[in-house]
Amino acid sequence: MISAWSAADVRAAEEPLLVAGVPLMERASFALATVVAGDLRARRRSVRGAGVALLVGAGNNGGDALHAGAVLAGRGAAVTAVLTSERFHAGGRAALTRAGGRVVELFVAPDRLGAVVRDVAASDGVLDGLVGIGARGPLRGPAADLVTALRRAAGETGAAPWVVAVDVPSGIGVDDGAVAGPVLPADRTVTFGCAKPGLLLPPAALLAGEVSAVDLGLGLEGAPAVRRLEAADVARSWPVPGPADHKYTRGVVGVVAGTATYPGAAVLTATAAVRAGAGMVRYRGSGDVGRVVVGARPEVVAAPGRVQSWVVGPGVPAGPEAADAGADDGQHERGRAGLAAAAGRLAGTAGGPVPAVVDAGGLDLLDDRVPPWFVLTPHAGELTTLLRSRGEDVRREDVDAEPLRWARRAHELTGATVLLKGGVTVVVGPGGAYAQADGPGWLATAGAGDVLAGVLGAMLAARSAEVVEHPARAAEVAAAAALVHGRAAHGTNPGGPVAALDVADAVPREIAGLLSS
Ligand SMILES: NC(=O)C1=CN([C@@H]2O[C@H](COP(=O)(O)OP(=O)(O)OC[C@H]3O[C@@H](n4cnc5c(N)ncnc54)[C@H](OP(=O)(O)O)[C@@H]3O)[C@@H](O)[C@H]2O)[C@@H](O)CC1
Ligand SMILES: Nc1ncnc2c1ncn2[C@@H]1O[C@H](COP(=O)(O)OP(=O)(O)O)[C@@H](O)[C@H]1O
Ligand SMILES: [K+]
Repeated sequence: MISAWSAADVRAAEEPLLVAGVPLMERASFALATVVAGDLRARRRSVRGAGVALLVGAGNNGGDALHAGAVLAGRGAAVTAVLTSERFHAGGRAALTRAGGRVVELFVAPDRLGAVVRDVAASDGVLDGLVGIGARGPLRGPAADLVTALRRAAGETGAAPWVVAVDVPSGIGVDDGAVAGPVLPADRTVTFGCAKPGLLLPPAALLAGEVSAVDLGLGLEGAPAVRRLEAADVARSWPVPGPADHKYTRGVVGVVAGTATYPGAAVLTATAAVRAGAGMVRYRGSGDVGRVVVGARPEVVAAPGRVQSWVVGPGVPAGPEAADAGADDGQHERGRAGLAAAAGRLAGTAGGPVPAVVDAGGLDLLDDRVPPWFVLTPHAGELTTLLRSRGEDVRREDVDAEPLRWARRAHELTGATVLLKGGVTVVVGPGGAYAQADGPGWLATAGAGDVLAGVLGAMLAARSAEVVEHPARAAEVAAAAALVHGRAAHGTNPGGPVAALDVADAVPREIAGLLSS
């Protein structure tokens, strides 16, 4: 698991170490230099003779860059520091000049910006130390001008140098992942002590490149702000069936999905639930669609009975489309019944409440407040509609700009666990926040969300009682489903296009791979 703590938590954890005289910056900058030296060797065989540019801001982040530059200069690199502020880390500057590095004071000669940009763009490696966890707002002043000019130059020439971000790409929202101003996209981020939320959260996460963390021995306490599950975490908690298990202990998934117009969604959802190891999949939607589903997946049972998780809504129309008489094939009524059962409110239902996945048209069927073992799975457009229906003045662009904030708002407003789909999938529930980036861009294809709903339905059914008793676990299960789904997409056709049904079909192999590694 990758755990990210807020800037304030990191500062609080650094404090006692600094008081005790632990040389944190020395450790951080030496580790940074080691990573950069490795990159330079991999890219041009040798550190000696490499041109390295340091972009240096006013604080300790610039200090890290200067000290790392001094180490690299000591190993024979030609290092130039570009100072963007009259304030800079004096010890770092002195170390760099002692080691033979050069310093350009851009802040006293802004007219040199063009020449500086040409030099930086031509270097073998750039260390972005303009600002780190001390950032307040988007980059401003000479730092902003420099990054804007570098981005423009890269756009014009198509050639961009190798960029290593120091702690974080300068100017990202460290705690919320926002990108409100110019940011130099990094090929790699070397982050100190622990990951920061903005390195996991979109849109900033997309500018961080590969993230390597340097352990500084920070005694971070309490819950991290954001987590990312890794394969080993999902494998560790997978409910592998044993000799005493039978189909009902493994979990029955009740599916209300698809319509005569969109029967494919029901097939995809049911197939994915079967493929993800459900003990049984019960199709509980309209009869016409049920026949299509059973035709495609003979394992599916289209009859009433016990259910340990519900999946309601894939391929069921929402909004104005659903208002057309009969357009929903009666699925809304069946979906409402499923959700009432999941909430434990359906008279005569044996077994009490169970988890539910609520997708697409199912999102229209929610009561004002729902239990936290309901996992809503909107994409950004659907989340916007949900929020607006509950009085929030929000646009799709706002959700794209701050997905964590708006997923959290939807959790607060509904009580549900919210999984916001996208290139990075963000999950928020009573158990905290997760950000998963497991799937290739090729996964953005029709029906992929239906597959995710089925996988998640099966995973919740297998842990039905546990999730209802400890709803904080719903977010972790949802994040695990996103991981399995994304990795299955990679496995389907590495490096090329994927089809939704193929992703579902790749799920069993993906799970076996997780469990055997
Ligand atoms: N604590 C430690 O020992 C360790 C810390 N470590 C390192 O220190 C970093 C944190 O250092 P930090 O606290 O000095 O803050 P930092 O991120 O350099 O920025 C603050 C400066 O930037 C400026 N500035 C602010 N916003 C700005 C903007 N939008 N645009 C432009 N400028 C802006 C602001 O200037 P001002 O607003 O005052 O003009 C202020 O002077 C951390 O990320 C890690 O790299 C590691 O070495 C491990 C040990
Ligand atoms: N750029 C991307 N990279 C990786 N995965 C993506 C990307 N865009 C979307 N996805 C994933 O693809 C799926 C799309 O789901 P959704 O939008 O509901 O499509 P549909 O309704 O057609 O099934 C989600 O799991 C989402 O996380
Ligand atoms: K930085």
